[in-house]
Amino acid sequence: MAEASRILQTTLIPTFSQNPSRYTLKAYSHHYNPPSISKRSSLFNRIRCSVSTASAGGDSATATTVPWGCDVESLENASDLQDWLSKCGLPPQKMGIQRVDVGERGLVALKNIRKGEKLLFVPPSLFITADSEWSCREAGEVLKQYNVPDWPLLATYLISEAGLRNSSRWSNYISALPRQPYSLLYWTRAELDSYLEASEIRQRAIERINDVIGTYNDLRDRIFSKYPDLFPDEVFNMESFKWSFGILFSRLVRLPSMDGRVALVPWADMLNHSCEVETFLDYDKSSQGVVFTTDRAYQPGEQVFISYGKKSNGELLLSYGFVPREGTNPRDSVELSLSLKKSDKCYKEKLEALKKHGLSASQRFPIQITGWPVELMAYAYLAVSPPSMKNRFDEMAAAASNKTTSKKDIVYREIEEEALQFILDTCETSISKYSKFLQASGSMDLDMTNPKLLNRKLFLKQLAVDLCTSERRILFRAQYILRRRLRDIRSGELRALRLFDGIRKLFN
Ligand SMILES: C[S@@+](CC[C@H](N)C(=O)[O-])C[C@H]1O[C@@H](n2cnc3c(N)ncnc32)[C@H](O)[C@@H]1O
Repeated sequence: MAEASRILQTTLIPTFSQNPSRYTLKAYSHHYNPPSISKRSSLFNRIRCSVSTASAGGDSATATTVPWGCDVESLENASDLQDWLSKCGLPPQKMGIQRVDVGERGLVALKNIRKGEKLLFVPPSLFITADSEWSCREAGEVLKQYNVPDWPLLATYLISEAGLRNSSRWSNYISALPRQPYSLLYWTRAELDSYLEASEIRQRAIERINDVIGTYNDLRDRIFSKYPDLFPDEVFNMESFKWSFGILFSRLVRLPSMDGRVALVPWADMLNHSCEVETFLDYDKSSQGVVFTTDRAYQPGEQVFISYGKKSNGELLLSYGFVPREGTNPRDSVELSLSLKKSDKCYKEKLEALKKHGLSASQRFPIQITGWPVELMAYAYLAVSPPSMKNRFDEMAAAASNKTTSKKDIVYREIEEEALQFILDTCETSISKYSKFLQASGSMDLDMTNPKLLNRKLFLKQLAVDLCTSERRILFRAQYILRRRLRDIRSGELRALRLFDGIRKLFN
């Protein structure tokens, strides 16, 4: 299982938790007020709902979906879920599952809810964790023998229980899960390439899809193939793993008060995300259940939200399959990829220094509307520094890494202008890619004749347009700041030059 554990511990990121950026932000503005949340257009919602009935897996309209779960907008199984949860110890709730404008199904206040109130109280007997009992006990024992890490273990557990249908104790929960979770895992390579070409999220999605495929292949080769009776191919296949990882990415909760344990928490996972809300799910030791504390009051009929963490629009699209409306996410960021120039005389030495600090010749940095990380500037210094600064390469590479504790806010006045120009050039190249996509998007896929496929394409394209618009907006802001800084440096230099010239003339 070495391969699966390496893959899954390094790449698959847990969801729902507060996830503060590991980068040190260099802020450049304090005047960003996100507008309030507003409803998506009804057309978009209609398209979105019908997408779950269309195909998703392959490039054609014939890809299969798993034979369990329900349509994402369906309330068909919601009341069975509620009844079953009550019987299993969920206390009476002030919220009920309903159709909603944001997120299709969600939890809606049935009574007045005060600000600062604790809600939910889902007991641990209703969590699915890596320690949950398997209905097929032998299958669970085999996975434990192989020390399968939490994520692939939970993914396999979910499939094992889903495959048992009504014989599983989780059948009511699984029947209410979406048959096709919204996630970039369900985008084909062609869709990622055409709609997300400008965004670095495309690469993140490809890496994630490859991780899931690699993990499934690894489990199949090492374990499933040796126990075909316990893990039949009809149930444990690529399609079911894509589904279970899609469910984990969009519903798994990290519980800080349980030492960061990850769990699927039925009922709590019916809550949708709002960028305006600060509150998140956690285990409450005093009431011994998963709760959240409201940070605002709700009236009957209002949808109740939590925060899935401080995530960018791209990260929300990657794991949850939605993009908040432009300008509503104060945590939004865009990744800018900086690269060493192959023609650099010191390419080898610079790469060595980067590798020493866990970085590579091409590195992605998050830029926010409020600033960029100091690590990005350090990387830019390294990229533009001349051979005469060889003895500083290590210091620059260390400062460019978010894994080291070395001094970050380094300044090399002699190459500051070049470094800023380098970032500006990269930023402008990126902006032009976004603009190209946004301009072309209007006329894309107009020749599509299959209505199901057309619906799907329209839906994905709209998500991509929303993402690209929000990412380009951040880049425009960075471009403005960079141009202004460069202008200041250049006019300062000009002034110093004139002064120097004047003094020289005086002496002459
Ligand atoms: C934890 S589940 C929440 C319950 C989900 N709505 C359901 O019906 O099963 C997360 C999923 O809800 C949807 N969702 C959550 N917050 C959303 C939002 N602000 N806008 C659009 N969809 C959202 C996305 O499809 C996401 O993958």
